[in-house]
Amino acid sequence: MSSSSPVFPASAAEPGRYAACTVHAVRAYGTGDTEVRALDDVTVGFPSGRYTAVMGPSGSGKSTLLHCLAGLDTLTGGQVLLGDTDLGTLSDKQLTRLRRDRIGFVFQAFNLLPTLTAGENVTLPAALAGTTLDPEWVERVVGAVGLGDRLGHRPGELSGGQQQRVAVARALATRPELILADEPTGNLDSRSGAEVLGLLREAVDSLGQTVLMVTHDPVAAGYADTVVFLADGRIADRMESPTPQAVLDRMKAFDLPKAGVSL
Ligand SMILES: Nc1ncnc2c1ncn2[C@@H]1O[C@H](COP(=O)(O)OP(=O)(O)OP(=O)(O)O)[C@@H](O)[C@H]1O
Repeated sequence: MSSSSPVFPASAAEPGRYAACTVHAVRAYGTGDTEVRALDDVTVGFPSGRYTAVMGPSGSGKSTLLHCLAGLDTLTGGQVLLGDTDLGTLSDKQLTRLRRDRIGFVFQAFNLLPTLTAGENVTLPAALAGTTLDPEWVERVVGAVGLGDRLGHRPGELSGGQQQRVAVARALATRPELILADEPTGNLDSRSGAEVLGLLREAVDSLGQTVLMVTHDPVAAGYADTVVFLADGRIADRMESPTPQAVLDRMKAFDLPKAGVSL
């Protein structure tokens, strides 16, 4: 079911092998008795051109890991590398540029701009980066997430699920090398969710992009090449070629109510 080693052999000495990796990453919140180690010595690599799901009980550090990989949160110790770029060496301005040019985000808060239409929200990152979008790809992305007839609407005129689809289309439109997704199907019905997951799969298979997705859903994790399990801020396990049933069985070893898995 799972490999013998719970930790990837990630190392700063292996540039290029991983789209992103952490090396002995620690993220502590608070001090003294109230200190919480959201990440507690996490060394993990996310190979280029692969789809990895991150799972684990609530509070295990999944979102913190994603935020630190994106440079949206800062480590207390250790390193985060994107390709061979050590995020700890970058200025705020350089971090902003790296996020804009190399990462696509699909987070729970959709972060859409309310005054722009759905279509404008999708193309905004490219406009900001000064890059030209491939119209065929954008059309495919927009069609695949089922937004075709909603492009002229503003986010406030869209349902939560529709807003999430805009966020997914926005993340894919520029074909960034790394897509970070936090519960990308959380607000979608199962059919739309399957479309979004299939689209992320296609981004990996057809375009060689790297997807890293936090999810509580074993079915969603079944789309990934690898599942990494976090528990108490540490890498607890990993699984290659996951099936929803195998993932569910593994999750049963964790605290089910906290893991948000309903049986
Ligand atoms: N800004 C913060 N200040 C203090 N503690 C925090 C902060 N952010 C996260 N934590 C704590 O760090 C731990 C990990 O949180 P995190 O949100 O990464 O978990 P998660 O696995 O994503 O949880 P969930 O599945 O519920 O979203 C938790 O104990 C949380 O309370």
